[in-house]
Amino acid sequence: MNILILGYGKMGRIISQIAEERGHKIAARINIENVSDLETLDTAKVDVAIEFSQPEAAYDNIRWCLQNNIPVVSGTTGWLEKKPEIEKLCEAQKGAFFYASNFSIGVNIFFKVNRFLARLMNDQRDYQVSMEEVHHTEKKDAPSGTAITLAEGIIEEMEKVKTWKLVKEEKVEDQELPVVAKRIDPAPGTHIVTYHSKIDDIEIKHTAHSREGFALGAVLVAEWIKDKKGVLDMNDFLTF
Ligand SMILES: NC(=O)C1=CN([C@@H]2O[C@H](COP(=O)(O)OP(=O)(O)OC[C@H]3O[C@@H](n4cnc5c(N)ncnc54)[C@H](OP(=O)(O)O)[C@@H]3O)[C@@H](O)[C@H]2O)C=CC1
Ligand SMILES: O=C(O)C1=N[C@H](C(=O)O)C[C@H](O)C1
Repeated sequence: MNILILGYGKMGRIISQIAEERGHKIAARINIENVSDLETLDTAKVDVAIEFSQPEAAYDNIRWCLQNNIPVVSGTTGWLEKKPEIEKLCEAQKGAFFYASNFSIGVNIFFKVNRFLARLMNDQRDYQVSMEEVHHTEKKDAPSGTAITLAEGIIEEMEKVKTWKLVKEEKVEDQELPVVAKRIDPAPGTHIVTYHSKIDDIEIKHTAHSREGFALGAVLVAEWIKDKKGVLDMNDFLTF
């Protein structure tokens, strides 16, 4: 496949490397300084784009792909208020758009464990739920997209939790799920969900040891999406 890399930073570099190891060609590697290269790119020769840029750039990058009939896989976080617009455009263009806040298989298993635990805890009124995420200091958004997905899972499963809130310390109103975001190098991504009571704590934790799992997941999805249409996510890709 010919893969267009939109955002050639920490993730873009590992994605390119893994894609080439798997026999793919990189059509172009686009960063802020060479974004004008897109104007002369032969879009007919691009099979799929993988977009890991930054919150302010994701919407325009994805829109450009859809307008040029290129299936696009995006993992950029911190721009999701505009996602409904992209979904509309994808349907109108009869294109393909895949989004995941986290492409690692381990985190997607963790998402399911998180929902299961939240369902069990729904009747346990003595426990307070809270979350902590830890990432490297270059991360631009907080809380992480993964933390937001985890929080949304908890909110859907627990009647008493109505919303999440980014906080410095884990003390908020009863109906709010407090999320603490720590920035410590070189953490690639750690997420901890805790249920605390006077008697005990229950904790689930996912720790990424590197960015490899995120990058490999994105390349596997790009291989899978090539001939697909519509708005897709990890629930379409994973069969567990
Ligand atoms: N879903 C997932 O599984 C994962 C998601 N992420 C997310 O992916 C995103 C990228 O992460 P990461 O690689 O660590 O970040 P980096 O900052 O290392 O890389 C982002 C790159 O995007 C480039 N960029 C900026 N503007 C544009 C533009 N208009 N078009 C194309 N590229 C542009 C930046 O260029 P320059 O430096 O010149 O500004 C930079 O090289 C983040 O939102 C992060 O949260 C990260 C890991 C996993
Ligand atoms: O910026 C990162 O590094 C990461 N971002 C994603 C997120 O915001 O959830 C995924 C992963 O945690 C790494």
